[in-house]
Amino acid sequence: MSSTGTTARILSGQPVAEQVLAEVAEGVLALRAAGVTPALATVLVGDDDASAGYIRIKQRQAAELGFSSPHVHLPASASQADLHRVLADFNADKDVHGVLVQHPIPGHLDYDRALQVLDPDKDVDGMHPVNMGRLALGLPGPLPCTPAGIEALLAFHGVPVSGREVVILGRGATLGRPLAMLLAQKRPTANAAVTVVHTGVADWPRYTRRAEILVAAAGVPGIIQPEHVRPGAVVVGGGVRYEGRRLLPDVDESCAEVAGAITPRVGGVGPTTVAMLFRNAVRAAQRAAGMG
Ligand SMILES: Nc1nc2c(c(=O)[nH]1)N[C@@H](CN(C=O)c1ccc(C(=O)N[C@@H](CCC(=O)O)C(=O)O)cc1)CN2
Repeated sequence: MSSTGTTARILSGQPVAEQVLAEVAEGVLALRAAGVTPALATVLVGDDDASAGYIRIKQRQAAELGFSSPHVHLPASASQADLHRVLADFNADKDVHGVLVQHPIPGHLDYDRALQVLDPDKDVDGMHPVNMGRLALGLPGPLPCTPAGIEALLAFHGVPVSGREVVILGRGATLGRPLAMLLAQKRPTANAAVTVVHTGVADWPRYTRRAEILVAAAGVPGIIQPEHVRPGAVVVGGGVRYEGRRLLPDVDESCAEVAGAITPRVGGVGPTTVAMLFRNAVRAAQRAAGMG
């Protein structure tokens, strides 16, 4: 039960993703009418089953939306130079508009260095340093997918963000840090008072307990328990760890007894992340075609 005596409202990501993908599909139609087939290239390194599965999901979605999706699968023994060569080839290919490297990649490879080889305008994950810089400065560019998905999810469900206290537990480059920049921007769906705290702060619950909107972004399974949540707060589970394809969320399901609204373990932030990937991809194709 929540503080109001009712079960927390469930903030599903599914309808958000459907809405975003419907807009993407319209964009694809317009591009195709202009003779452009948007292309989202994928790169997989190694034989991780879960990663191969996510690539298949993205390729299936790409086909449904009308994208082409060239794919390169490098062996686990590939060198950093091999990976850079693949990315340089995609950079040079004017028919490829977006590129993603599925992570994790094998431990001997450096994901961040590879990302720097990628043309920032083809970076559909929105993780290139140039795109992080654009985000920091409030300039247009591809946004990191999970943060963009969370902003869209809150807006879709009518959760007011402007002027409210958002606390993000976790400061990682894929979620905590970019989300803080995004939600602090001056826009009606953002404009929040944002605090980033991390698990290295001994009394981090002091921060999370005062959040009107709490975003778990720590990647520590079950770290958020009911006693860390302000009664009636909105709780967003963004941080996850994977065991194979099994998703281990940061937020314990019992938090629904305290929260006013909460994202579900399955069908919450995850589907919005994939939708935002395609939004970035269609926008990259539109920009390249002079239709952006
Ligand atoms: N280059 C990238 N690599 C990875 C990303 C990414 O965004 N870009 N994210 C994850 C994997 N991933 C997409 O690639 C991804 C994983 C899971 C989901 C999802 O929607 N999960 C379901 C839960 C499924 C379950 O537990 O039953 C959900 O949240 O509802 C979407 C995308 C790592 N690599």
